[in-house]
Amino acid sequence: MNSLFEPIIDGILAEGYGIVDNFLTANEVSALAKRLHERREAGQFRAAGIGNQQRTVENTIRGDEILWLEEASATPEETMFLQRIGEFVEYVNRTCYLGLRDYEFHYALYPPGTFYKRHLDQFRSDSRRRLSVICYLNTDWQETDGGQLALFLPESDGSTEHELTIQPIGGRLVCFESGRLEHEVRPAGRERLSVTGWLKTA
Ligand SMILES: O=C(O)CCC(=O)C(=O)O
Ligand SMILES: [Fe+2]
Repeated sequence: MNSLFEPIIDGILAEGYGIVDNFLTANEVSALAKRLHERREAGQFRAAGIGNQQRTVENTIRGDEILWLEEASATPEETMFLQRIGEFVEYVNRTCYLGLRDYEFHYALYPPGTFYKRHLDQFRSDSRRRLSVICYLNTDWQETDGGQLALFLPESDGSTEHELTIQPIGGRLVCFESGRLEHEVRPAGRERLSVTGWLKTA
């Protein structure tokens, strides 16, 4: 596992973000995607809100539907995912002393045409979110499907920024500092699936 975790951390330390492919195998991706669809068909998903106090649904800002993962009701593939994240958290704490204590993850489904406008993941009133983690569950994603994640990376002198666009390829994991990197999800032409979460301090 360290061979997966190390490049993520190296990337975060050097540039504020890390990307690794095959964090999940193709089989794990399809098992989680299948479970996501079953849970959505069972009516467990909700339109995502914005803000953490008065949560409001605002589909001009974000159009995804989400379901939080709960350890107690997790299926085997969900438990496997959360365990792998737990190992990653241990690795981060050993190598970077971020003092991570907790994590929270939700499934996200973006119906065709939906997006998430440019934002920062840290709530003003909750700075415990240190690292944002997104793991994609899309099979055969093509560039023409859209749905890229754009990261807005400041130049080191702070004068300008450049954009990095990332394809939401199944099994790929993206991790970045929640309080620092603004980002957005571009509209996708087909359903776009992921598990998204935050590694938090106490
Ligand atoms: O799905 C993605 O690529 C990013 C999602 C995101 O920014 C969020 O849920 O806060
Ligand atoms: Fe975000």
